[in-house]
Amino acid sequence: MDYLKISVPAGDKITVNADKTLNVPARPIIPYIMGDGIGIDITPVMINVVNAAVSKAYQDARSIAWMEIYAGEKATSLYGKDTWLPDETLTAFNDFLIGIKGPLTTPVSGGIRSLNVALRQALDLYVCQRPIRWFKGVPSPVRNPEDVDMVVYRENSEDIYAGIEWEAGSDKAKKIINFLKKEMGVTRIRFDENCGIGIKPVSEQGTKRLVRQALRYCIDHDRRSLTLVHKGNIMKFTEGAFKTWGYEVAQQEFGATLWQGGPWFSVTNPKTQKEIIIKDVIADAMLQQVLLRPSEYDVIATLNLNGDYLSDALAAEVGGIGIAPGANLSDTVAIFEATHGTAPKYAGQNKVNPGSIILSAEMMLRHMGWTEAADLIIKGITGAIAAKTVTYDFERLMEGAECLNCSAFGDAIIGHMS
Ligand SMILES: NC(=O)C1=CN([C@@H]2O[C@H](COP(=O)(O)OP(=O)(O)OC[C@H]3O[C@@H](n4cnc5c(N)ncnc54)[C@H](OP(=O)(O)O)[C@@H]3O)[C@@H](O)[C@H]2O)C=CC1
Ligand SMILES: O=C(O)CCC(=O)C(=O)O
Ligand SMILES: [Mg+2]
Repeated sequence: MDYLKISVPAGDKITVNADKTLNVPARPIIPYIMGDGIGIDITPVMINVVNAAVSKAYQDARSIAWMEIYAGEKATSLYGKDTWLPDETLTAFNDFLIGIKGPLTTPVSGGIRSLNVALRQALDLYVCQRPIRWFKGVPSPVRNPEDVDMVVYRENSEDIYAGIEWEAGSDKAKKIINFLKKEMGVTRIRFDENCGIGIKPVSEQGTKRLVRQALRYCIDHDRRSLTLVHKGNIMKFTEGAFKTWGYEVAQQEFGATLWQGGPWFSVTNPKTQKEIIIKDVIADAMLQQVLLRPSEYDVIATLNLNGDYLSDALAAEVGGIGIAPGANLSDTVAIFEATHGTAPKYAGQNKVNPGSIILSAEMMLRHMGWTEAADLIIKGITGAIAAKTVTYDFERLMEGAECLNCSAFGDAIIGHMS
């Protein structure tokens, strides 16, 4: 494939077998997006840390050929002012299968509502996987932060997050409101003259494929429970249906049966013979549950917007979004990403915590099967935090810590790999 602006480095493609397992060469080409705002601070630090971990784990036997691809503001300067997400960026992710990205600014104008959402939808990255774990020494507002060990499976392609909405007063909004009133018998739109309208699509297929992956994760990683989080008491045919379809997939595809007479279910993990409990909690209650009783929650499957809120709230329990990693997954393509945004007020200051994108890269290495390098990253971060050498976000909450800048924190992580 000839690209317009992307230079393909010397290296090899990762490929996928029919059974979805990966063939990872010794020098895989990994596409990355630098990201807007603080992307220029954190992404180079992530690359340094990953290179150090790979080199320490495998010496010359393995290395990564990093290939920069473009989205966001950098894309507009290279491809033209309205090109926020070039086609060849999507092609590159499809071609090379595994990539990583920094945060992207949502364009203030133009047809794209959010570049992140557009990317997820274009590549059908329907799982947003966000693990939340605590590193010893990290400041936390909860009494026993070591109990916070959860993995959020957020549906990534549907819900109100799909961005189907019309501005108040626009012809289209008026048309929809008229249709709802005249054709659908809707009488409960308050202030219908001046009302924006949003649509919340939630499908059986979309729900089931997400919950299926979450349950597979529980089985493969010996997890104790799966909690379906929804607001189904109010939004019965979207959030409520998510719960119903979630339990259905557990029963129909995993053989789940009622647990202790119901209403929850359980399934025996075929790998460990242990019981996995499948339960559900209403979204608002869940936000207090995870603060007060975090040990009762493990893997969580939820809709797109709930997952967005819940993953940042959980991140706050383990140090904040500066250290919360994530992955966007389809059946073949995996894009790892910092879960925070572009934090424009800090852009270019070499100040912020690069932990989120570094831990996203750690997930990427594990996904590739390079577990020794991934383990070294965990060792490095654990060591740097234990030594109280941290970035401003942790330092301001820790007693007696030394405040490092973004790149120095990366160096501290590398230093603690030994
Ligand atoms: N996946 C993505 O690409 C995402 C993109 N966005 C986009 O980012 C832009 C800005 O969004 P905004 O709502 O301000 O959210 P941000 O996540 O960019 O920043 C909010 C606050 O979180 C803290 N923070 C964020 N990143 C770090 C870090 N690496 N280290 C330490 N602290 C950090 C800072 O807190 P403090 O001020 O306390 O230091 C910061 O002011 C928007 O355009 C939004 O659409 C948002 C979320 C995800
Ligand atoms: O796309 C955006 O601008 C925000 C996305 C976001 O907050 C998230 O995915 O967590
Ligand atoms: Mg978010």
